[in-house]
Amino acid sequence: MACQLSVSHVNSYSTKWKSLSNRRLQNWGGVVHEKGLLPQQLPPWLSDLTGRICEDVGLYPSPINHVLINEYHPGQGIMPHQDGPAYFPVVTILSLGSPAVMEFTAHTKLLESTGSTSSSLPQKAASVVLMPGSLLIFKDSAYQDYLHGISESMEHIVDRTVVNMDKANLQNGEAIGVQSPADVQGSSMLCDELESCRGDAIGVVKRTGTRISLTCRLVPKVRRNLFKF
Ligand SMILES: O=C(O)CCC(=O)C(=O)O
Ligand SMILES: [Fe+2]
Repeated sequence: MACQLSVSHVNSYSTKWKSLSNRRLQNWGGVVHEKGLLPQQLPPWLSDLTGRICEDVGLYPSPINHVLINEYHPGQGIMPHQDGPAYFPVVTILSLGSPAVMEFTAHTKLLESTGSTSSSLPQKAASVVLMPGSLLIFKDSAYQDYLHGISESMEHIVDRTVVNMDKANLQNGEAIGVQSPADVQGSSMLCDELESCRGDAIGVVKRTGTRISLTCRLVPKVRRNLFKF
């Protein structure tokens, strides 16, 4: 899916940014309560995008009605968390700007139900390199049984848990932002070489620039009136 949306376009809505301690965010689509959404129409530049995502992904029963835009400077992240019960359990995340790694870790309720301890089930079950222009989709068990987060560090390790190594575009063990098929092909050889000398780390994502992500979700229950919750 070709994406025309740019970091500078997102930044032009400067009054929408809310600063948190470890990132900034813009909330579009309305206020999410535990019992539903108090809706606000998405602007056309977002609804055009979410409409295309809905169509291409084919997993949402009705149009995406909520978008969170997160901005991370180098060293910033988002702690491991689960998205709330108000959302339909499919998340699509469009990444722009600098790459980063998202880590999925088993939720304690999964560890308990399988009788696993943290030593028998690896803490980090999977990770995904989030390249600019990529769309990450996760759902069902990945949504319900795992936490997702982005570590607050200046370098993100690329190791065997990365599920999209072919997209990481490693060069000299470093993920770089612009992908070309030739680079990706060359990088897999490099991964093998580096692996033997660096233990678990196959490569690294050096966080040199700002990353912006658009988390697109559906809140199935929409409330027109706060008092009817
Ligand atoms: O920035 C990201 O890729 C993740 C954002 C996220 O997990 C969220 O907004 O719930
Ligand atoms: Fe999340």
